Amino acid sequence: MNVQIQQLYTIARKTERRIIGLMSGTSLDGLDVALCRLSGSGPDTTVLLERFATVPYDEELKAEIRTIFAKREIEFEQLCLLNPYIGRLHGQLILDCLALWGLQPADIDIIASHGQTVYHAPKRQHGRAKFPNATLQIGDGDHVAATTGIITISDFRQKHIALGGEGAPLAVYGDYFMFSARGEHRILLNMGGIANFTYLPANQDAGTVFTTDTGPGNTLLDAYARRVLGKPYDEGGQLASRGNVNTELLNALKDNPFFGTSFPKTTGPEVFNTSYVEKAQAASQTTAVAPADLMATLVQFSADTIADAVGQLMQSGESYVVYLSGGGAHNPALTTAIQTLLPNCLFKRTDELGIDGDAKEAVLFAVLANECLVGGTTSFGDRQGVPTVSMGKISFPG
Ligand SMILES: Nc1ncnc2c1ncn2[C@@H]1O[C@H](COP(=O)(O)OP(=O)(O)OP(=O)(O)O)[C@@H](O)[C@H]1O
Ligand SMILES: CC(=O)N[C@H]1[C@@H]2OC[C@@H](O2)[C@@H](O)[C@@H]1O[C@H](C)C(=O)O
Repeated sequence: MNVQIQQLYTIARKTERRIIGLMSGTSLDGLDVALCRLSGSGPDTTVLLERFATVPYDEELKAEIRTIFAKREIEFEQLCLLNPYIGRLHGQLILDCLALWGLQPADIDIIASHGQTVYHAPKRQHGRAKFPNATLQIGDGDHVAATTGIITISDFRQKHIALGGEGAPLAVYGDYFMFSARGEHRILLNMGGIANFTYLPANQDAGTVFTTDTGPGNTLLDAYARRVLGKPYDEGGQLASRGNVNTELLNALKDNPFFGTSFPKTTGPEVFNTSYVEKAQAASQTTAVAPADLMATLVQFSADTIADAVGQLMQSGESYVVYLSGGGAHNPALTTAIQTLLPNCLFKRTDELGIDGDAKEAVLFAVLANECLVGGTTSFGDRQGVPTVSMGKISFPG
């Protein structure tokens, strides 16, 4: 037997595994590195988040990625070069984290690497009948494995698509395994560049667990923070809180078929970008709107579309607890607007469930890698968006 297969087999038979989950999301702020200790699988999974770091991307790297990010037309060579480059870079950033934490690569069983999404194209969005749902993450796992010497599981989204999903949101699996609780209807609301949520019913029925993207989270706020403030984001929602919502622009922003489409659905910065806002401004004759008012309106746009989506699943007479995660949870302008729109929900953070909200998506990939090794059997019923599936591709270091 190939010695690396033997090693994988040994890891799969352990009662507890140390897995590093990686996420680099649509905000391009950096690489989230979550060192987790996992045991069990499926609903019996237990996760201890041992260490967490966000390694910021420098401006040069962000600029390199932006040349191909969420664009219909790109320089193909740049895509080809960035694929191994990001894999090696992520590998090196893990080695840096391990050194900082006083650990060796040999202390880690598996790396779970999401990679960098560069394009997301669900069928509803690309509209080309003969083509399926599609998504592309780069930073190939072979390079992560070879750089670190650690077996790497990566490219989780393709199997989800192969079995009928849109390749996202995958959070539903981790949310159900880690956070489902009898007696409490839970909504796990993650606000990254794009916002999504998982609904976990109080009866813990996997067949009615529910997940969807809702539309923009921070992506438009960040785009205008860069443009207006020259900063990566509107710290603490300060600019937004000085402005007033422009109703004409808000209505124009909401005028998109995505919001009327039934759940589950996914989207990305391919749709929600500065030209989307500029078109809405032109349509509503609000091109002269002041920067603070524009920011306030974009916050309200995210909040309204998030609250509207969450509100659609809530049944009257039932109570729901919303657990916030992702960078948007640090923006009081956004969180206050959402809480105002959902007055009957109790709001908490996933930190209260033992997982740092900034680490949650990276932890998710550690959970998915664990499922790839020892789980993959939990049935979520025969439903769109949550196939029963074991995801990820295995890369050996040598
Ligand atoms: N203090 C803060 N004030 C305002 N916004 C903040 C703050 N901290 C983080 N953010 C927002 O959170 C963003 C990063 O969020 P996160 O890392 O969850 O996104 P992501 O994982 O890249 O996105 P996605 O989940 O869509 O892939 C920042 O770009 C910024 O918009
Ligand atoms: C294609 C892609 O990378 N989608 C991301 C993105 O960021 C948030 C939202 O859009 C979500 O659907 C997804 O990531 C999380 C981790 C998910 O799959 O649950």
